[in-house]
Amino acid sequence: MERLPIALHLTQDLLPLSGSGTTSSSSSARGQQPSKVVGSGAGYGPPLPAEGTPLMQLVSNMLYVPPREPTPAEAAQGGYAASARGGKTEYDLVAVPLTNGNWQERWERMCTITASATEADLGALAGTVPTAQEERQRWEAEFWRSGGGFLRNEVNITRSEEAGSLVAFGSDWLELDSPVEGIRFDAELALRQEIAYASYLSIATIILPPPKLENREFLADYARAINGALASSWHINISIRLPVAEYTASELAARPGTPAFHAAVGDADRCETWEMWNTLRGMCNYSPRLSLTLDLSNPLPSARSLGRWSAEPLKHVFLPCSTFIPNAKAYPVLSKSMQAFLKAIFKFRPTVILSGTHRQLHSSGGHLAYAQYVRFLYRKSQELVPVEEYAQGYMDHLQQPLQPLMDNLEGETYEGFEKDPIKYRQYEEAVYRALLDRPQGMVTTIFVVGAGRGPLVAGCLRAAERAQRRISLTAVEKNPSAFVILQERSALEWGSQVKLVYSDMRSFNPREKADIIVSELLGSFGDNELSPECLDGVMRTLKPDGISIPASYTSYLAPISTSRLHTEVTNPQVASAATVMDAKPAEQPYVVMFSQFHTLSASGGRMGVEKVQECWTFDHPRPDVVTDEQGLPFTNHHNARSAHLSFHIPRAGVCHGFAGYFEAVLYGDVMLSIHPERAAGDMLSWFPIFFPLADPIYLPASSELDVQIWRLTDNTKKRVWFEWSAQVYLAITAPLSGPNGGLGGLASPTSATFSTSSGVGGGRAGALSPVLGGSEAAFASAPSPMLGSNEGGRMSAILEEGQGMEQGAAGATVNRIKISQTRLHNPGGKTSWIGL
Ligand SMILES: C[S@@+](CC[C@H](N)C(=O)[O-])C[C@H]1O[C@@H](n2cnc3c(N)ncnc32)[C@H](O)[C@@H]1O
Repeated sequence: MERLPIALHLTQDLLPLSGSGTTSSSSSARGQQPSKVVGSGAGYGPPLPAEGTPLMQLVSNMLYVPPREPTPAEAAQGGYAASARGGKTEYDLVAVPLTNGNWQERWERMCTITASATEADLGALAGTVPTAQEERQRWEAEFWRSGGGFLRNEVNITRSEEAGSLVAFGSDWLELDSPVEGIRFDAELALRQEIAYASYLSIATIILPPPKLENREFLADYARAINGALASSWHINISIRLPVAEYTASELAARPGTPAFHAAVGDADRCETWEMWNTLRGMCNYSPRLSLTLDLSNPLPSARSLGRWSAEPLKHVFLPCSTFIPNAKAYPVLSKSMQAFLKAIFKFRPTVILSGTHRQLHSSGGHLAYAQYVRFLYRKSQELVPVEEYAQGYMDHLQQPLQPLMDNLEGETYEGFEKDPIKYRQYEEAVYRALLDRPQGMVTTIFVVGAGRGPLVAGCLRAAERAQRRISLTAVEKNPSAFVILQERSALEWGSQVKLVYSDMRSFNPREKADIIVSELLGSFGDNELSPECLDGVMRTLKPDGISIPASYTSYLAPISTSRLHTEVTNPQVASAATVMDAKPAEQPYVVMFSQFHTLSASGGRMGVEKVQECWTFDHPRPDVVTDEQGLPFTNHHNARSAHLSFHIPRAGVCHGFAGYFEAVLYGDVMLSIHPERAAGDMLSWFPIFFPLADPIYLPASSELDVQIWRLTDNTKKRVWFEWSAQVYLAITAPLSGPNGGLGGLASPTSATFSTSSGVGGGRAGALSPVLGGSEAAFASAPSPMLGSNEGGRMSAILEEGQGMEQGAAGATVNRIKISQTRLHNPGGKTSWIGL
């Protein structure tokens, strides 16, 4: 089990003053004496005190316990107790502010006066003569803006030797979203200075304060500054410290429009903090170097609302000791909901930053009790079921789907399949039940097609034994290497019980036809490894009343949020200042064990739809296929499919793509399933499939997401591929008759285009065209990136004619307003296809 990183937060009052303890300090903080310097002969860099700088000593004291002399009792036992040997404490890192009050004081002196002059102020200033002090301040500020840096006593860290075990907090007073333009620009300069200094010190991550709710109109300014800061360094990671708690009603009231949105769509789980984060990371183009520090200072919101954070790039958790409650013995523990939340996010191994441990808020356990308790929770969260253990190394790892028809699989891949505890048991059960349904005394001919290294062959032999039926068994395989293993098993285990045929099943020509054809050619989406095409080619070898195991398989889809995988498929990875690696293509499906993701759909909604929806089914055998004289299909058009799905989206989120699953009926009620709501959970052979969206799409609360997916085929190129697209709608229920003739006051019920001129997040009802009234106006107040934003210039929304317009229950009409759509992904199989 990997150790969970825990950092100890040290506030300014616990830190030595910077520069104290080095050679030139005449008097240093807390009365430390100037230190002895290791200078001569130790290189030409700045001299380092023999015992390290005061900050190094402090950090070392926090992270390591020095060895001590054994007590007489320990010595008598003839050795050191473990505790006497020293070693690591509960902490792995120390989190400190990068700058101190001296810098804040100087910046405020320079900038809050000189930067705050608005045009009106300037008018008022026009006639006044600045004092000498004001002149000095302006000059000082301008000098700083021209490229000035920190003074030595303004920073807490001065040497890269100190930075190794540190997480740095950027200045928490920087207002990148200040309503005052000059302050915003000067705060951005200060941020760049902090980033440059942290980069110079080789600090890996800097944690920055969040945007403010009351300054939400300037969120875009904040986001632009962060994007610029990311671009200014090629390696530093920026983490935004966001409160996970939701805002109170009075805090929300500071933002016009939000309560109306609540009323209109009943989004009780709306999360303003997440909305801000979503705008920010979108404007930073999903930079892989931008992450989240979740601040758990306040009470947690509902579990449903918290779910959305599990799809985000969570790097740190800020956990103050005030969040802990005392248990019966006065030891610090966490509430049940906090425990559940932490256990859920521990799988991402965030660094937990504990703050205030020295404040003695709890009377038992001492200052280490908090870290010990967090470690205890982490250990409990790591008790994994076998499938989780198996999947550990694959979490959120995008893999190309296998192409067992076009490529020959490797031994390791077969070994992976063969570890599955469920699949072979289910196949054996299906064959067993099918044999029981055969008349006793008759020999049943079974072909195992695509036999691999033979596990299904062995399963058929066991099933026949159990069912007390005689079988004639043939194994067909086209992979020459796997065929060697089949020969070996035949020689060592099966003898004459099994006939081996080295052939593509589509050209296999047995003398006798089969009663049962057994195959496992299934992909994560069911048909995506071309099971339908392969089985089409071998069904001519099945007797007219013969059966196929599997009998059918069905594909399923659900919209998901997964910023981590989106980042991976859209952002080139920067390996160094000079090396940029390509991003993975966004328009192809991947096989992936999802970890940091969130399913956006829910069952219910206006149409009572499913959370995970069915796309299509393939049945075998299929008597209606037109075949040539060899019994092979003329074309592959009967294997083309399309699905039009409509999902209910209860809470706002961003869709990054679709998770695909399958279910197969092997025989009767013997099934295989990776459907997230129905799977047994311990099948290892298939991870879900991911159909990414090249551009994420925002889904407001109570919206409807229509998804189209096609399985297409082209006879000349001998390929199969998938294409996919989606549209987002708001469904509005309007009374049939109203003050403006119904439909919420729309002049014409057929179509409406409305535009907005409000700023990002402005979201004010009044900013929309006056043709809207009633409930449409309520939507106009929705603070969504699509509504109430000028991010994309003019935003238009089309009220659909006819389609989607329905009679609601109480004589109301339901209209659907389309608010966005994706492009068509992978048209013509241009990025990805499967070879026949
Ligand atoms: C997913 S593996 C399953 C292997 C084995 N039956 C198992 O369950 O472990 C599919 C196997 O089918 C074989 N295969 C795929 N297409 C085939 C074809 N057209 N003819 C013969 N074998 C095929 C592959 O080489 C591979 O060994």
